[in-house]
Amino acid sequence: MKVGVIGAGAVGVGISNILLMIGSITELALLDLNKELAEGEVLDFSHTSALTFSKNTQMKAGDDYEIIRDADIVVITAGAQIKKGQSRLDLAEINSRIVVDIAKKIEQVAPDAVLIVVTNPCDIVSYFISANTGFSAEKVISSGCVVDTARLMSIVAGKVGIDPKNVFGYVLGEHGSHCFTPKSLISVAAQPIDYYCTTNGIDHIDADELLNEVKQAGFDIFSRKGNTVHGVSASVFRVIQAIHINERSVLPVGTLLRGEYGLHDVVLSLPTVVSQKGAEKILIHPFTDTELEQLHSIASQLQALIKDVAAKTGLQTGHA
Ligand SMILES: NC(=O)c1ccc[n+]([C@@H]2O[C@H](COP(=O)([O-])OP(=O)(O)OC[C@H]3O[C@@H](n4cnc5c(N)ncnc54)[C@H](O)[C@@H]3O)[C@@H](O)[C@H]2O)c1
Repeated sequence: MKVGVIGAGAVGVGISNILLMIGSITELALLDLNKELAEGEVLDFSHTSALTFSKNTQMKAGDDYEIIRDADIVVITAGAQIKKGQSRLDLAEINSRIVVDIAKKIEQVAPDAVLIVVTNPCDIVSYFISANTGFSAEKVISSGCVVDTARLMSIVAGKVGIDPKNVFGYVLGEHGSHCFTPKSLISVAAQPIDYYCTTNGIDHIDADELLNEVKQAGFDIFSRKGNTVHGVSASVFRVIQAIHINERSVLPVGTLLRGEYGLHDVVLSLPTVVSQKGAEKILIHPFTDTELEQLHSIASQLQALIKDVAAKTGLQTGHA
């Protein structure tokens, strides 16, 4: 398995680190506009190869797309971070242009790769990749709400005093602010959350407050250190493993909707089967009417943003 990582900044290096420390890939290629940065990171990583836990993954670095030739997976983390005074539309415009350009270059050397898009706003950027390149819908995966879901599981775990790995739930919709969490899906050790709280003498959890805490978690990290790295890196590693091992894991990644829940032409995170093929299938869940309304409202907001970005950038919209 060869993995390419585009962007040797904080997130690209965070993902590379996990891949090298606990992954089992054969080859890692780290590409950045700043060639020296990518080379320096790989040189630094190369000194882990003498240590017993290392798998001796072959490493390449540079600014030439040849290094990612025939990659099975390419993770895109390159692009700008949101700056003070910048609107969501500004960032969407800048990063959609950058990332579509990158995806076209990837297509030249690794047309069969599965792309995992981390650059924000990841769902909008993923949309423009699939509308402007030949990568099929299942091969363009936004890291979407995997990290938001991991935050939800840790927060609930903290409230009930149980291992986060025994907590289940989903954050769905768009990564960031336009998301929702169906309370009916939150459970602790397979027990519905309200039942668990009642039987264990714990106050019930309010789903709206919980979602606000999940959203706030990202801001709390960003306001202290100026970026978020570890949660998203672990989330992307989780998606890479699902593809690498052909796990058919159900993960809340973002993918292009093609009629699911009556929605088309928008990238949203929904429970999705992730396998060697990429985002193989979106599962259809019996959402309540209110949850379906939330999903449709989020889709409309994203479609409006897509229209604005397309008008400013000239990027194509629509899918065959
Ligand atoms: N989806 C998520 O959950 C999530 C979480 C954290 C960060 N992010 C996003 O990931 C992106 C990267 O974050 P970061 O903290 O690593 O930023 P960073 O500034 O540390 O790194 C970005 C890197 O991209 C490189 N780059 C820029 N344009 C490039 C291009 N055209 N080709 C190749 N390399 C290029 C830069 O040289 C830089 O090294 C941002 O858009 C950020 O918002 C997303």
